Amino acid sequence: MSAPLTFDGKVVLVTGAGGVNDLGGNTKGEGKNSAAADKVVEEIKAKGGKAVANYDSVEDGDKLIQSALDAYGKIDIVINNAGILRDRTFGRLSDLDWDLIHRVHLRGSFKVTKAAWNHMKKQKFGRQVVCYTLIIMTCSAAGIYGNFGQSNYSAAKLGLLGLSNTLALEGRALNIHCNTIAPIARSRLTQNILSADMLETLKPEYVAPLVLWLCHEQCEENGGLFEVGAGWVGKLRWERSPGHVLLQKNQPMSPEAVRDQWDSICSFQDSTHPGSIDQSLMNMLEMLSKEQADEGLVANPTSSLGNNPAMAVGYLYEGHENFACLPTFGVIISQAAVMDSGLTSIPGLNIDVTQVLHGEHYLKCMQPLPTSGTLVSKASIVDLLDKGSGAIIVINVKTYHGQQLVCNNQWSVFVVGGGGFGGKKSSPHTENTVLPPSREPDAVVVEATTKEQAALYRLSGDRNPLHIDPNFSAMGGFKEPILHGLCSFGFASRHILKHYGNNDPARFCAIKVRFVKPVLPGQSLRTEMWKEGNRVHFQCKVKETGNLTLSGGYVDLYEEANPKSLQPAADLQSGLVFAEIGRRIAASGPALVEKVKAVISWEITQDGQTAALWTIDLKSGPGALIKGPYSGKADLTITASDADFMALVQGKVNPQQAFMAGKLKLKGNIMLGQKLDVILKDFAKL
Ligand SMILES: CCCCCCC[C@@H](O)CC(=O)SCCNC(=O)CCNC(=O)[C@H](O)C(C)(C)COP(=O)(O)OP(=O)(O)OC[C@H]1O[C@@H](n2cnc3c(N)ncnc32)[C@H](O)[C@@H]1OP(=O)(O)O
Repeated sequence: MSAPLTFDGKVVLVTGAGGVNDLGGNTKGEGKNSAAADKVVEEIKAKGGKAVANYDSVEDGDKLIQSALDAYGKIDIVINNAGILRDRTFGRLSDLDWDLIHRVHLRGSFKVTKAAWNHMKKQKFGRQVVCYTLIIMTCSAAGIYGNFGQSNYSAAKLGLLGLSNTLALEGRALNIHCNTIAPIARSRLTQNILSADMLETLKPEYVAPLVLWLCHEQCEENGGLFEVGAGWVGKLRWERSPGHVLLQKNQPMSPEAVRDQWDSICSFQDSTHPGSIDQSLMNMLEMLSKEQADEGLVANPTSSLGNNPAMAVGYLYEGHENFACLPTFGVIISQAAVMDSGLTSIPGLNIDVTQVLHGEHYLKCMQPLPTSGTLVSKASIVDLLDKGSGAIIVINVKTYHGQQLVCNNQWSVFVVGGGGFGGKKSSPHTENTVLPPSREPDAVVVEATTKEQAALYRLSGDRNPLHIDPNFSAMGGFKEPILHGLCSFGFASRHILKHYGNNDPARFCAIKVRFVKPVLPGQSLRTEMWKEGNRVHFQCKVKETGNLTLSGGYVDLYEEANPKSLQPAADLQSGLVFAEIGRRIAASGPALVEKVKAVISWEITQDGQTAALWTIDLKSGPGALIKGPYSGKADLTITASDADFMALVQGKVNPQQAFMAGKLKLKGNIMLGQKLDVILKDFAKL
């Protein structure tokens, strides 16, 4: 049998239920009697434990906690259990019935927990010994499912679950866990309600073991909800149907649409179990983006790269013909996968997210990052290193655009204080930093960051609170929020690309860097560069302090622009081809123009595969806005205003000039293939 769980030295406050804190009133909260609490204290002492009774109301939470502090100097565990009943059907429920229940259950738990919270926080900061501090909320099946005659009680109990869920999130980084149980147990509350037979099986002794486990320092559970009683324990979670996207293009959402899709909305086939607001939102966005992709709009809000001004190389305007992504944005694309990789649940490694820093990064781009589209990233944890002062988790992420591998990332996540577990110090799987040549740098660029820089990078998708929230960064030991690693790293790459790569993202092959010291918003970065063949070694210093902030860095450049890159010539060519289609349609006379008021598909092939599949939607009238691309395999965009498109179709505008003037935009990887002719012939037959 495994070792018994012990709670040596732990100070626990149990409210209510004839526990160590109990007013001793009746089930309606009337009267006051010290006997209930005293009896439990005697029982504990008789078994060799230590306990003191407290008779204050839970609404005086600070007094309760103070008595624990006076007696034992600390508080480790709070079990919010106090409760009363004032059952009435809703029509007969008085304000007093409502208020009393809420005051004892919800406000009481709030007051007690609030009084304990800062002590628990301090304990975490004050000691290096990991001391689990836990709060247990006692909810009720009535709160979860509702119960006849208990509207006041159900509302308060479910309120406790909401309180507990949020405390679980806020407490996670502080090592404060918060779980909720919905027990069915024999107690002073239930003895008048349940039959004698039922009561026989519902002993508090069958609930307490779950509470003990949830309170134990080995238990990692946080934010859980459990039903327990009669020797049975089960966990509850939310289940959500995939739902139905009702909003259709150009149509208002209507109640009739809700009625018509009711079965689909309520069907739990392929349901999900969102465990957090983020997951809930992600599932919903996934549904929406699937729907949009079906409609021909390629978008995925999580990896939509459209308007990220901070990422543009030299051009901040997404309408510019050379608008492109800074290659280092590839880091952000992979970040969500890193968060999902399970790194916070590596067995034996207790990760405090306030102590997580970007240690090193390697990024290789196989092709320039698309400026819009849906990208899929897959992460795997490849190694765990013990660096003494910290642990390093090495995570590889591959990012795909359709079938094509767009970039590889290797994250070295440095967990401050996570080392010393006797692990290995280095890994054969990591890309290593390289020291620069020992001569003076060949080139130096200095550029100031702004005070708002972190907010700007946050808008670019890196949403770590460490960079924006003073409370969070204080927990990490920083006087103020520090800049994203992506920021210093992004500045340096921009300097290198500008100086040695003609500002062309297609020249960017790979980058490796170590983050050695944080940078603060407003500080200036000095990038020192050494060119050796196609490799540019670099390091970065903070100008104001002279501190090295990025070390051992290098950027590898492609000799020529990456052959798979976007070529302005190809864009132009595709513009001409596109206009040619329009010209031929127009030349064929009004009958054809009329007929193609449906949807025209235009496919471009490359290496025998579909490189692009455009949809020109003329359904809503001549010259309707063209949407594109519609293909999982290529990222191509065509846009033109109604007027510009019609002008092109009618041959009134020189397509080359329209293209150069930005009135017609096409981007993509184009090689003209057989398919084009075939489709044009098909048109001719119409
Ligand atoms: C869950 C979420 C996942 C998401 C992750 C990231 C999300 C991002 O938003 C986070 C960020 O952007 S954070 C901002 C950028 N990063 C930084 O500012 C970190 C700066 N670096 C430091 O402070 C220290 O190097 C520090 C503190 C990292 C190390 O300093 P020390 O503890 O003093 O270490 P030191 O004594 O110098 O060396 C000990 C061993 O560790 C190796 N090492 C040091 N710095 C390293 C680093 N940055 N990366 C990798 N290894 C590093 C040393 O080489 C030494 O190992 P060895 O003995 O084997 O040589």
